[in-house]
Amino acid sequence: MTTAPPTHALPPTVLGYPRIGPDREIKKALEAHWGGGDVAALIEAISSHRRRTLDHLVGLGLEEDSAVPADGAVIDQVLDASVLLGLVPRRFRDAGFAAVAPDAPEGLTLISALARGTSEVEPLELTKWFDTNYHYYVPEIEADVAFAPQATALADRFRAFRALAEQSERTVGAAPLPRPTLLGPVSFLVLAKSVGAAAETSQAARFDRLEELVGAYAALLGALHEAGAAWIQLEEPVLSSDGWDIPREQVIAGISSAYEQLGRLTERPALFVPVSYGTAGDDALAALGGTAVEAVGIDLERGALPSAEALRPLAGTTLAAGVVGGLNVWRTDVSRAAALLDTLGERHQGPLTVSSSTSLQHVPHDAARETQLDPQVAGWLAFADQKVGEVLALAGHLTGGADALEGLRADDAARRRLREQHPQVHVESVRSRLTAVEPQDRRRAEAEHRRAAQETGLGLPPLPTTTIGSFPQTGEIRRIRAAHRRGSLDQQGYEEAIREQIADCVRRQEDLGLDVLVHGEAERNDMVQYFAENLEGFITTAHGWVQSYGSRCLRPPILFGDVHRPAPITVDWIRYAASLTKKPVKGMLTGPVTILAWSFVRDDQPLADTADQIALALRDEVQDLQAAGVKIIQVDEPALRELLPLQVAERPDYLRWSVESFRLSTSGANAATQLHTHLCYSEFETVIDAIDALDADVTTLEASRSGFEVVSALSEHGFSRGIGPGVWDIHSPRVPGVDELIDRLRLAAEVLGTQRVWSNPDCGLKTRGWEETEASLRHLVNATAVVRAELAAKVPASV
Ligand SMILES: Nc1nc2c(c(=O)[nH]1)N[C@@H](CNc1ccc(C(=O)N[C@@H](CCC(=O)N[C@@H](CCC(=O)N[C@@H](CCC(=O)O)C(=O)O)C(=O)O)C(=O)O)cc1)CN2
Ligand code: MET
Ligand SMILES: [Zn+2]
Repeated sequence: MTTAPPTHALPPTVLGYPRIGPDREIKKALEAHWGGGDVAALIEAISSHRRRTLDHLVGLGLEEDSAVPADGAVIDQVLDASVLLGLVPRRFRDAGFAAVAPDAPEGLTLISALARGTSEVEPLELTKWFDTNYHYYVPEIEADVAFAPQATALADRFRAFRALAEQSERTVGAAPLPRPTLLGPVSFLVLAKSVGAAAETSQAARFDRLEELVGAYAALLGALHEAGAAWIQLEEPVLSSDGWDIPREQVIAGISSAYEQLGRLTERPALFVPVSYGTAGDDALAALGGTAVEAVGIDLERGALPSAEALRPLAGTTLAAGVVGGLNVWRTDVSRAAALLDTLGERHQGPLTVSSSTSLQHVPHDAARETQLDPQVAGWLAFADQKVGEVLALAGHLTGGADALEGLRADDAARRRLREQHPQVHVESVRSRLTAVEPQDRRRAEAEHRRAAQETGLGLPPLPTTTIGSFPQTGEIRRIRAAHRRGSLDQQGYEEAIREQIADCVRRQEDLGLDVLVHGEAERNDMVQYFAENLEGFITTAHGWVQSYGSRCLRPPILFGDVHRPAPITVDWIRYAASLTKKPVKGMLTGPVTILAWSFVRDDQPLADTADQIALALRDEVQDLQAAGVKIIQVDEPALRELLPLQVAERPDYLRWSVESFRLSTSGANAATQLHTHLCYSEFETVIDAIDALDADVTTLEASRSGFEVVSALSEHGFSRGIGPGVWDIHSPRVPGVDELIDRLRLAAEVLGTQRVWSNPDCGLKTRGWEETEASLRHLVNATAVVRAELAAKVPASV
């Protein structure tokens, strides 16, 4: 086997760094550009963000050549790979777009169009990235669209990074070489989808394009070599899971052939292939070991430690041990990590280095900025910057022998003891309440009995119209919240201002003629952060922004202790909304699984127990709402599908505890209280049994983006509960026509039964403006009236 020998070893490193900027500079620059600002300002922001990142990471100690990852993606690493590979879908080509350099002005125009669509062209689909709250843009593989690798552009990008590194104040003498990062060819294809005629024959046929794609990667590697890159990181995260539509054996064979081909190139950088988001699998290690790949990375946060036998094929290859977790915000247990490194040192016959388990894009920048936190809890945290320090400290353990970590170990152990003893980490009343939970606490009355009780109590028309909860989060609402946060609006002034917003929202819904109203969620910055702020056991951050998709960011709460509810949270707002109308107003809560999924969660007890603690807090809220006279309560679980384990074998256990936890939160409701749930962002087909097992009276789901397929899937399943398949996609500003809504409602009523179907959009309206919201809802109400009249004409009135 001919190998291009690496010019130097792979130093300790992190796989990636947050790309949105410590003060969301890139988010703001993107939104300014999308709002009509000059592209030059965006290019300047990107460049200064890159300079700052290089400088900062070198300053944190990543001083060696190839230690700093150079992630060139402005919005998303998958979209970046698409553009570098010149993969521009047919519909964009027809609209005048062509393959261009991603970092040039035309490249940023192309990236924006692919991510956001244009007036003529629909954007790329957004999908969840593994089991995180990050979303990537799905590449589209079409039979008649070839790859057009932007090799010069990638080389230019590398040179630009290098030049920025050389300008750094931190570097004395030669600046360290950055290490370009790119999604690998096998993962690129697995995460992509076929569209057009090819998709109708077989989705899996896209994998036939691997050899051609590897040719495109070869061109990129050649150009990087010429530009002087010593290493390239080619990520293959799909190797950690088996739930893909491409069979595992085929994926593994693809790895062998792709990296054999790339390894054979003589003019190339050394290849570093990390496998994140779980165990790489012995088959994957063997396949990579059979090629000339110079370094392989394994995830020891989520993944298991490989055996000596599994490591044998990697003899001579550098192993990057991902002992510093990229998916959590806790300080690394250095004793445990050092022990893992020791074991690997015994088992692996080759160089060993240290890395993060994943890119650090999923955690905030810097825990030191959180100065408002309980100092003890703050001392348990490690965000991206702290994790870089941990990687370097653990690398010191490899080179410096047994005492290198001594001081750190003692400090770490002391913090861990304090954590175990912290009064909010173990709250006896929460624990004993959970121990006392009986199976019947997770059961409601028979569904048929409930249906009858609710019919009498609510008296709703067929195809009741409703919305999913949130209404437009206007600039005014955000200003009210910001003023309250800053203290320039006192509590009373704040409550009055939010009440006005609620009153306005209720009035508009009455004018539209909707049947079941909501309060509009004006008091919520986010459906998870809001509850975290009102429950014990969580902290929330001031600067802990993490990218969710595109320019959109979130500040995930940190669940560190036993969860309980010090006081009712939503009851006063809902009671106020209900006082303004004779129509029923839905209570609106976020479910336990979603609060868990969209927070950083403690790692010292099973997730199922943490979920149940949240469920008990929500159970109290459900019962308080009910006592306040609220007859319909919605408990959202949009993330139920997201936490579904990537390994098929682990799914049944997850589905059992997640469903049970939801039921613990809802089963305090009486038969006459109608319980709704809402799910979105999902392929539901794999979890229909679980949705049924939630035992909600009514389920609203996202259906319009998947072409309403879920409606037939539900019907085949024999789903017999209330169901609101969302009839329009709220993720786009487009106002749906009355006719298309009529078609969808007719179809739903026909396939699922008139008695069961609800009429609603497919998610909350918080990202929309009022104008399009009112126009769309007016169409919904009109379309519903038409279909109701048709149904009434068909069915003779019963006597
Ligand atoms: N937790 C969660 N996960 C989820 C979703 C979700 O809704 N919640 N939906 C999916 C993802 N979709 C998303 C949809 C929208 C946004 C979004 O709009 N995010 C906002 C921020 C939301 C927020 O927390 N807003 C706060 C803070 C706003 C802010 O930026 N404040 C300024 C200061 C403003 C001032 O003082 O004037 C600041 O902090 O710098 C508020 O409104 O109160 C954004 O990026 O712009 C994010 C994800 C899946 N995962
Ligand atoms: C991401 S699901 C959103 C549900 C929430 N009730 C809303 O309407 O915004
Ligand atoms: Zn939703």
